[in-house]
Amino acid sequence: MQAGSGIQIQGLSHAIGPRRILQGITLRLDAPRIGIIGRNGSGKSTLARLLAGLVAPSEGRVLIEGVDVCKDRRAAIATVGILFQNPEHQIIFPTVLEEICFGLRQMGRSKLEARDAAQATLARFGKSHWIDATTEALSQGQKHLLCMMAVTAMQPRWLILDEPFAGLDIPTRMQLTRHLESSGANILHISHDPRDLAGYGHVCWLDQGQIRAEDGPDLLAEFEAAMIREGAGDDLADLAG
Ligand SMILES: Nc1ncnc2c1ncn2[C@@H]1O[C@H](COP(=O)(O)OP(=O)(O)OP(=O)(O)O)[C@@H](O)[C@H]1O
Repeated sequence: MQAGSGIQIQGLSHAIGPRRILQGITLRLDAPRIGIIGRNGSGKSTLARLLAGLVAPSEGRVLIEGVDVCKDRRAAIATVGILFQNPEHQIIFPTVLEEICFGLRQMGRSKLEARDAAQATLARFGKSHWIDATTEALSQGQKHLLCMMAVTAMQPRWLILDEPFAGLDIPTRMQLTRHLESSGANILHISHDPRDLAGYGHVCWLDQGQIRAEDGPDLLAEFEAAMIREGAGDDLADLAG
């Protein structure tokens, strides 16, 4: 891996108040498909937000393609995009066009350039007729697609997926996955479900805010077996200490 390429996570720790959520994570990741697997409450969403630079870490830093995603926001939004589990957390504008234009404007594009890029994106997804649709009227699957269009319009090198397909039906998942595959971005996919990460080139296991294992060939099977063992007991995942 070349210096400055891929994702470098250096001594990353994060606390919210007295609560330690992530601790001492150091990883160098540079594969087109990277999976982070972990059970509920292990810190996955917190890690996703730190990787996208949306939250400043308590300690350490994240460099993506050499960009410190927390410190250099203008470069970060052109380098990394994020898709959340719940599209309602992402969509802020009343119309599809405004929603897609927002990130492009943040990148410094003029109004006209942003509109052209939004139209091109809608056309690429076969959704030109959505341009003036109100976001409120979209179904859950359609809202996910809008988020994907808004993020891919910015052509980021990396996409962080925080379980964006949870709760979607099989055809919608398949269609959205195909769109992602053809976006040209490298993907870092965070999930509790090993099936989401089947075939991924590099997998890390996040456990109670720390990396428990990385990249073993049978890591997903190992994780699943451990989850079945834990599920046989009565302890639910508890709040972080
Ligand atoms: N704002 C917050 N204040 C206090 N604790 C928080 C906050 N956000 C997250 N936590 C705690 O941090 C831990 C990790 O949360 P996080 O949402 O990152 O986990 P997760 O792996 O994404 O969980 P899930 O799979 O259930 O969505 C949990 O114990 C949670 O209670």
